[in-house]
Formats: sequence, C-alpha cells, structure tokens
Amino acid sequence: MPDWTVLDEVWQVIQDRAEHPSAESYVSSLLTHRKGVDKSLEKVGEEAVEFILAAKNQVPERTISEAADLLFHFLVALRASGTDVADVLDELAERRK
Ligand SMILES: N=c1c2ncn([C@@H]3O[C@H](COP(=O)(O)OP(=O)(O)OP(=O)(O)O)[C@@H](O)[C@H]3O)c2ncn1[C@@H]1O[C@H](COP(=O)(O)O)[C@@H](O)[C@H]1O
Repeated sequence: MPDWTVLDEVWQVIQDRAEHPSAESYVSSLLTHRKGVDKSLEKVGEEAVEFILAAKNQVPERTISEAADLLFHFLVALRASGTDVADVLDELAERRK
C-alpha cells in the first residue's frame, strides 16, 4: 500500500512555510516570489515537461524523481493559488462511480 500520509505531511509543511516564511526555505522562496503565483505555476510546467520526457524515454529512476518534483511543486502551486487540497480531494471523491 502506498503511504499517502507523506503528501499530507508535505502539505502541512507548505502551510507552515506560508504562515511563517523563512529565508532558508525553498517553499517560502516560491510563495513570496516577486512573480507571485506565476513562479509556482512555471515550476509545475517545467516539472511536468521533465516528467513527461523521463516517462516517454522509459527511465524509471528519473521518472520517479520527476514525478516527486511534480507532485511537490503542484502542492506548492495549489497553496500559491489559494486552493485548498481538501477541496481537490473532495472533487475527486465526488467523481467516484
Ligand atoms: N519535496 C521537496 C522538494 N522537492 C524538490 N525541492 C527543491 O526544488 C528545487 C528546484 O528543483 P529543480 O530541479 O527545478 O532545480 P533548479 O532548476 O535548480 O531550481 P530553480 O532554480 O528553477 O528554482 C530544488 O532546490 C529542490 O531542492 C524540494 N524542496 C522541498 N521539499 C519539501 O518541502 C519541505 C520544506 O522545504 P523548505 O521550504 O526548503 O524548508 C521539505 O522538508 C521537503 O519535504
């Protein structure tokens, strides 16, 4: 069984960095970037492309690494855009057949 709690833990850290920005924090650097939400959205785009290339080229270790980058930056972008991940999960749950 996959351990989904790690996603929850990373989400909680992102909330904490948003509420208590720190100069050493990468998440804070994204959330307080001069480009605003655009910086996080750019990262999602970049990481999505890197994931696609790794998967298409069938490089398993790279695909896993890029997928982790994509998931992480996606969560940061959700926060940056003021979207609660709980609402996304609710939406998914409502689609169950
Ligand atoms: N999961 C991650 C994670 N994945 C990737 N990264 C960082 O994402 C950055 C960008 O990765 P790239 O591959 O795009 O590297 P790059 O092209 O040099 O980056 P840019 O110059 O484009 O920003 C790197 O510095 C990675 O270290 C992460 N940084 C943080 N986390 C999680 O977020 C938590 C909080 O981190 P801080 O906010 O830094 O304390 C950590 O404990 C982790 O759980």
